[in-house]
Amino acid sequence: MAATTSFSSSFSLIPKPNNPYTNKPLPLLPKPFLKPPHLSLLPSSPSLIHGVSSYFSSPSPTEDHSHTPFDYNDDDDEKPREECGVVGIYGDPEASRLCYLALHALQHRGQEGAGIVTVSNEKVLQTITGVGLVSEVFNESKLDQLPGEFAIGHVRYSTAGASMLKNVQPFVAGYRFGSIGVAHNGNLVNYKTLRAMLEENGSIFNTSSDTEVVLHLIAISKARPFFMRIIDACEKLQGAYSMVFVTEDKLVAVRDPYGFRPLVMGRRSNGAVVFASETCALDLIEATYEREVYPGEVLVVDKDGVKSQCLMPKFEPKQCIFEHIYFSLPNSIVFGRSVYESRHVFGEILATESPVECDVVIAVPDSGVVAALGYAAKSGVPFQQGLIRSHYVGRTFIEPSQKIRDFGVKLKLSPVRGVLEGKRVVVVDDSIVRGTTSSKIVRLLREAGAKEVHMRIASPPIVASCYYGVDTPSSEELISNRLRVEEINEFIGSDSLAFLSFDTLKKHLGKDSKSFCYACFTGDYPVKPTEVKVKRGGGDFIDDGLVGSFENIEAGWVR
Ligand SMILES: O=P(O)(O)OC[C@H]1O[C@H](OP(=O)(O)OP(=O)(O)O)[C@H](O)[C@@H]1O
Ligand SMILES: NC(=O)CC[C@H](N)C(=O)O
Ligand code: SF4
Ligand SMILES: [Mg+2]
Repeated sequence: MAATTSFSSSFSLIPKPNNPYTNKPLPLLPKPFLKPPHLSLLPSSPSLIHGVSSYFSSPSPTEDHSHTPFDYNDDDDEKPREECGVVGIYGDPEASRLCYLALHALQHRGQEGAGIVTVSNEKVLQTITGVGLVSEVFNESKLDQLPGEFAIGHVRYSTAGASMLKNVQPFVAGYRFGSIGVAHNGNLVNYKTLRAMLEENGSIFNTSSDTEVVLHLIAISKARPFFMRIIDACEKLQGAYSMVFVTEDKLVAVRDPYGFRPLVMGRRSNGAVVFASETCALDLIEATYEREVYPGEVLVVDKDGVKSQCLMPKFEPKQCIFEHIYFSLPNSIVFGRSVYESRHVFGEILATESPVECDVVIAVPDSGVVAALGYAAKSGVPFQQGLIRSHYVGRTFIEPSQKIRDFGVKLKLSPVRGVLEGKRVVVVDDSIVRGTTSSKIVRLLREAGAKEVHMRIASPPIVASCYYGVDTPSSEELISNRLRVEEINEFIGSDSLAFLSFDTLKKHLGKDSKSFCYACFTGDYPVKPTEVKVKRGGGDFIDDGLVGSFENIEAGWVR
């Protein structure tokens, strides 16, 4: 594979105002009043509520928790998963509806469950959560039950804790000074240790999600004022967290010091402040993108405006490169960069590094499309739609077993014979995980008459599992961890196969390359995962069995 010496750099950097790495530092908090936490001095556990509920600070949950004994279960369910999306809105009378729309824009980040928490004018936190898509969980009348000028929302793709209603976020809890709601994108690598410590001291958990430990840590913190409790809690967390919190009078956004997962801030023309995982959510609700929430930053929004604080004095950004390769939508600006432009350049690099004689360039839609356009533009070979995607079938990632995933590829992608017959085809996809999709696609393309099939993958080989909010399969299941490129080529049945080279990817990122995480390509983890990765966490006692319609949830969870 020839080293790339030239590829057009249409790539642009979006200016980052007040960049904390290069610009003036965010104010550091004085900490004289911050007492160390004493896990032994636990107040009663905060209590979580799901379904449709109003939350006042005093009551405890009434659900029947007669369940099998708590048990940590390290059993991998072999289901690779993705991400989550979060949104927070302050200062708009339509807060819940805007949240709902923003969650639609973020639906690609998680399809297992969705929820919104609003704060009513009477300072009551009200929440609706449900299993399924945003459109399945919410309707007009449900949104009517969520009045108020500030709100947070979440779409879930589980990384810790099973896919079930009790783990659907946002979580709402009461502690002795009030109520708090949280929505989290990321994964805490030390949550089992934290949970064990908290349980040792009497905490009772309502979910099996890693996110719940954050609420318990806030409840036991002795820090003042309130946002210092959040900082105090975050200092104990290891791993990835882009979170939004809501209290009776505040919206808070936090990003971990590595900034693994994205989080941006925008503003609507009426002054409402909006936080979201991706800018595509800002665009939909007509909020103007202002900047990222910086790695290690805490932003507190209340009637006095927006205050920025620093979680930790040292920033070591390690932002997920996979957001640019696959997860985020191409119309989003993520980590200050256009996702579309990243993918286009990755395709251009592939065409330069791994050219091949061909008649047509096609994409594996949707996530491979922009890289394929880049490949076609650079190689001068026409791009055509050789595979048509059905938009009525979910992502292959969310299907429950290898057998169904295989079938899903056929359900989702149909070849266009007229484009492929007798042609030498380059097919561009964003990544190979297990190799299931690629082998099916090669077969489909040959069956549709393609003379040659050359796979080009717009990312380096994935050799290690992610611990920071993307539930990729275990390393043993990753085909690039087991086979060399030539062997994978043979396995998937293509005429040639090439991946984006890791060195060129880094070279392309230039001076920013240090601030990205590449652990799934290198196994070099910025935060060492010390705990065994669990897909079913402690406390997965009873599956509530509620899937799909909101009506089910209402029946089961209205209080
Ligand atoms: O090697 P595999 O284990 O088959 O996984 C790799 C595939 O998974 C992703 O697509 P997916 O079909 O999940 O979703 P998408 O339609 O959003 O691209 C990715 O874009 C690859 O196409
Ligand atoms: N993908 C995510 O960001 C998941 C958030 C959280 N760890 C959960 O499992 O609910
Ligand atoms: S390990 Fe990979 S997917 Fe996970 S945060 Fe790092 S780059 Fe992203
Ligand atoms: Mg795909």
